[in-house]
Amino acid sequence: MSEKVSNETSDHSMDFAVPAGSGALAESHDLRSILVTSVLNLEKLDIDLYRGTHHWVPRSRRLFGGQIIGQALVAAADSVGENVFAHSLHCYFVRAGDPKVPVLYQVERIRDGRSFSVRSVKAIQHGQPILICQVSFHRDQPSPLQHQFSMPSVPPPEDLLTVEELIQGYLSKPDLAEKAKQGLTKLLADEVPIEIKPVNPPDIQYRRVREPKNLFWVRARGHIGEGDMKLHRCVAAYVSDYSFLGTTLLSFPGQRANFVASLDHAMWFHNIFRADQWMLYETESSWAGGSRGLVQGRLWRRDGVLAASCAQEGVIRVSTVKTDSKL
Ligand SMILES: CC(C)(COP(=O)(O)OP(=O)(O)OC[C@H]1O[C@@H](n2cnc3c(N)ncnc32)[C@H](O)[C@@H]1OP(=O)(O)O)[C@@H](O)C(=O)NCCC(=O)NCCSC(=O)CC(=O)O
Repeated sequence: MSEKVSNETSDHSMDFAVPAGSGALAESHDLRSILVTSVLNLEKLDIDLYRGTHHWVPRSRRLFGGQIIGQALVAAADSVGENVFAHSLHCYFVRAGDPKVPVLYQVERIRDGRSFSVRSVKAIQHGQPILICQVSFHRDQPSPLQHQFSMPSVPPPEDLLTVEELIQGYLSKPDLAEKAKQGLTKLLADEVPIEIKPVNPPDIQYRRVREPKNLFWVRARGHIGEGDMKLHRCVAAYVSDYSFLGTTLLSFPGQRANFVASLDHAMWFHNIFRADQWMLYETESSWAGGSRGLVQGRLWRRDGVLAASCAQEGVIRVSTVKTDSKL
């Protein structure tokens, strides 16, 4: 998601992005996920040509990067066989997406090999590319050669509060500044189709310097089911861009991000998973400098299986904020 915030508090500056949706979305958990009924449900216009529309648009008024990647993956996946799954994708966001018009997705079939198939997808608005994305698909080939890191040990999602519950708690504090209250109220009204439970909720009042690492449970809002396991990768592509680049800012609580936008995004899918079930998203920023930041992420199934890995570089333009804190 991109943020261009001047006078209002950005979700990046809050140390965590907020998938609130206090209204209809929050109450519709047992309904089909809007991610599959709407966001990732592309209209097929012709062979290898699709049209996607928007659901939630960030306050930056640029299209959410995760939505564009998820839709591009849906378009690419439609051109390969049933038992062929995306194992990696590499994208560049080359222009801001315009929320006023739909996005066209043009798929180019680069190669179909015996084991691997490669597709190139161009997302187009106003006749120009906004995203270029390469996706590689692999036919399942079992192998005894296997290893993975271990999932970090964290409390289960049932023991943690949702972002909405955390915000309600912050809003009930009598000493909360009016500006912060307004910012949080706006965040609560957002209709992001993702649920999040932070493992270490930020202390929005004291804004302590933290390591640029984050852990949160995440899942699509609503039901997706096991009918189409490929769709879960598209949903994960959407989810993986949310609250990802913000990891870079955790070490700089005194900085207000004026302009944050992802430049690229890469994903590697390792194992089958359901994106409508809780997954642990472990994110860390290994480097920031020169108005850019680099983040890496791992999406874990709750049984400890590594589902996917991600990486992203983004542009981050900041101005220093004066705080009242003497800490
Ligand atoms: C990264 C780019 C802006 C680079 O393009 P250019 O090289 O032409 O741009 P540029 O360096 O001149 O910067 C132009 C934009 O930066 C703003 N800008 C320039 N200097 C600034 C400053 N000091 N402080 C704040 N903003 C500044 C301008 O207003 C303008 O915004 P403006 O362009 O608004 O007028 C572009 O390629 C692009 O927009 N790519 C798409 C990025 C994107 O939408 N990613 C997906 C969403 S992000 C996401 O989903 C993840 C997330 O946010 O976590």
